[in-house]
Amino acid sequence: MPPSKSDQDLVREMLKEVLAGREDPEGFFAICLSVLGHRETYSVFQTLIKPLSTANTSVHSTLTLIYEQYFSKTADDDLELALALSLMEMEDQQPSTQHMQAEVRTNQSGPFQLNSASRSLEKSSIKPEDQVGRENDPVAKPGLKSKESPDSESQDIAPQRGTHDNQAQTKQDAFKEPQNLVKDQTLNQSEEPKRSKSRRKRRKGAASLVGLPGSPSASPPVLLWFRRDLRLCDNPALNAALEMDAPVIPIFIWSPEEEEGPGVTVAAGGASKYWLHQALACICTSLNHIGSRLTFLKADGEEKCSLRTLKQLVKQTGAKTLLANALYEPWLKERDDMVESTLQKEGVQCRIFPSYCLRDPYSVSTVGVGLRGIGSVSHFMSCCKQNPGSAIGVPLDPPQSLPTPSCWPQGVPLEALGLARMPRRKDGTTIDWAANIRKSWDFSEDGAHARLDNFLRDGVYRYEKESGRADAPNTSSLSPYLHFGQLSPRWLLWDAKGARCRSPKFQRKLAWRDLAYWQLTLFPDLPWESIRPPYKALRWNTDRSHLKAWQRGKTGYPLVDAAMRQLWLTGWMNNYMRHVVASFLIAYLHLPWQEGYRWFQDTLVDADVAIDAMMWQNGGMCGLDHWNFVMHPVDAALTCDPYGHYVRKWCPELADLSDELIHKPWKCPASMLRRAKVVFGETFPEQIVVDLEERRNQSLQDVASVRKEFGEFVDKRSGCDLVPLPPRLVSEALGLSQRDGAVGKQFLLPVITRMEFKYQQDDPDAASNPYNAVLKGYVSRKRDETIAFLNQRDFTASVMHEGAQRRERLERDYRRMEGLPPPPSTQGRARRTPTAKDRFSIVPGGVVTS
Ligand SMILES: Cc1cc2nc3c(=O)[nH]c(=O)nc-3n(C[C@H](O)[C@H](O)[C@H](O)COP(=O)(O)OP(=O)(O)OC[C@H]3O[C@@H](n4cnc5c(N)ncnc54)[C@H](O)[C@@H]3O)c2cc1C
Repeated sequence: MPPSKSDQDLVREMLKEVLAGREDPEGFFAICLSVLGHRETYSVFQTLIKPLSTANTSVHSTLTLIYEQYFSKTADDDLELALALSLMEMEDQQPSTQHMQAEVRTNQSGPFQLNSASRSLEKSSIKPEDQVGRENDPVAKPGLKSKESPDSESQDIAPQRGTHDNQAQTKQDAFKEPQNLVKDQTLNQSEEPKRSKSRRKRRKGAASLVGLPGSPSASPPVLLWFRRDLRLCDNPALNAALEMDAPVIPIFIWSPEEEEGPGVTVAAGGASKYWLHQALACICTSLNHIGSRLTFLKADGEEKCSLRTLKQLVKQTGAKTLLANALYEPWLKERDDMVESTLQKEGVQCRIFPSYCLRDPYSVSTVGVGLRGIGSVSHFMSCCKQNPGSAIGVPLDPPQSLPTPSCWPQGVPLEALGLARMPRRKDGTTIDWAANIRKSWDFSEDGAHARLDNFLRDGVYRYEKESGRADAPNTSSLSPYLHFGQLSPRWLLWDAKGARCRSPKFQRKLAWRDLAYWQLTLFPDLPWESIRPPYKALRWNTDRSHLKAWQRGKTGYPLVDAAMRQLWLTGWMNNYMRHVVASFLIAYLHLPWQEGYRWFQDTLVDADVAIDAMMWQNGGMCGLDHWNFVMHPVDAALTCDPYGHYVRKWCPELADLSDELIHKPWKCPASMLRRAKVVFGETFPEQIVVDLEERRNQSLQDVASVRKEFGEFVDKRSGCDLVPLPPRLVSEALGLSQRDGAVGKQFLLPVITRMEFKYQQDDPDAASNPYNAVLKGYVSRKRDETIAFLNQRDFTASVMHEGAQRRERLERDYRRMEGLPPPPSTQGRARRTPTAKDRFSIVPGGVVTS
């Protein structure tokens, strides 16, 4: 939208202030960004300052310089990201309908290929301008036995499937529903508009793609196989089906054994299956609205495989084409390859479209980048940048109708898939463990779009600095929708890049997602086997009661307990809290990461084998990019819950403790505990481990001893852990083709290793270790807090102001070093610094960092 006249007038007024010397150029530019917005400033700023080119050349050139510096940086950042993710064709503006349709047609030659015209057009846009309790099946399989800060992105041995249902009763008793749960801002569906604007907007254009409802065509039908792509918007397989000009039969096959793969992956945990059930019901309704229907099938019988079900379906319907969107778990890819080759032999054409990730993980290569830093998101992005894959194209419109077959195949009712089956008590009543999950989410595709719109309107402004806050909805909460494909990453990236406030950190998260899938394709046993060999032998705690306490939110550490209860009740917690509870499980309880992984897989609504496994491996010290930090269960609160709101919400029994002590109730004087009615062991659990220091030291020593025992996996020179390279990477590194594969030898690669581990190796006496990975909590600067919570419009202005201050500081330091006189003081700074009384600066203990 072009800037309004009044906004432009305001800017002109401010320009006079600059000329009068009452406002400095930096401040003025910041105000422009704030008033006009990013894109508009880019397009009109130079016109606005044009009169100065004659009236005051020096101010004009200063402003031009500021403008150029600001936008060239943004352009570079954008370009880097775009290149890395192969997004050369992204455009700020919604492309015209014709353009998009041309796009879809050109996609015929291969998924997502763009014609050259659209490529050049769009290139210009880069310019600135139980779960294991929740699971129903109580039968367990035989037991098997990082870099950026979490904010940035940086056993009991036997697996315990079936615990959710089995424990449902006790869990329900364990967690009293906090009174204000339903009002949870983050998760309350009722506050969201029923249909997102952006989706409606895009819906307009799709007319010429529309098939005729109920008009049986003579062509054989097309089978459209829905999997984790439960959406109408931007669904390449669905669009390709429309292009076939034949009746379309949408199907969904439930085949739990195939999903699970060869190890203990808990691919479909209780909460996840529950979400799937709801999402299937929603997509079914959406298909009904466009005159079609979804046929549910169960892969059972003797072979229990999708291939058999598909073969029967082909026979029954006479279909000659099968279309689907790709899945990347190695065992599912293998299944799909098998389906493709078998059906093809039987005369059925199969086409699989990439859309689950921005980048097909099987196409990512390290050529030209090398292996140094592998596992980190920066390394991954360099690989994508160096070896760009095919362009991902623009999001596709949803169809308005689908051609139907003359007769439908016979399926089973959705309920028969058993995805949302609830356990029963002895008296026959149902234990509805999902009641709170239902209250917390809108499971539909529209719900996904509404949440995205809300986030881009609001949370994204705080994301860059405040995504760690547990007490405020500062992240998108889109993970379950992304996981089940109710929202495509391409659509998300498109909207995020088009939003008024672009958050590079947010956009990078999609690269993290792709990184996880790449890792899973390289290490198919990622979900159950430690990547760093020595850590497989770590001595873990076998105290099952500790695991139970962690799972139930009864560790006696309020922050950990609040997060684990939120997880149980809503199926979700934010990234920062996932780091807190993971660190607690591993570094302080000494429980194996696999236990955490499996619990998450069973209780998270966004449980994702690739992401979950990568993150737990990193947290469990054995991943490629193991965390170089440990979150402290009390200190972390300073960052994520400084006033105790989050703990009060999920642990209401502590609600009356003071802000200063709510995260460490054991430090409360007896009188305060009495007043707040807190009785340890009765109303709130005792701490299950008390001496955190001692637990950490023990953990360090355990690591040192396995690194010593398996010295062949430690690089003598650098002290880094060594990881056996997967064959695909070896072939790439040696320039061999996959087929050559003639590498019989094992290659070991040094990977980033925590300093405290390296030091401990040389000097096993933990007491003298100068490195300590435990993160101290931090409080965002007053500025960040204020802009984030009080005045979003001033965000950019404040950032600019901050930038100007930094430059001044550098200039001062430089002059001091050079023995030059201090620079003349600038007058008229943008007056946007918050006052000292700003309530967001007050934190427990009165600490304010600056
Ligand atoms: C121990 C642990 C386990 C995790 N398990 C899962 C899991 O099973 N499923 C899952 O989706 N995420 C997982 N994450 C990553 C992250 O915590 C969630 O994606 C995020 O909290 C979801 O909330 P959001 O949608 O508001 O995220 P936002 O911050 O708004 O991010 C947007 C999207 O980016 C992706 N993303 C964000 N962070 C990461 C990350 N670190 N790695 C990969 N992709 C990321 C997600 O798809 C997310 O929806 C895990 C993190 C940790 C520390």
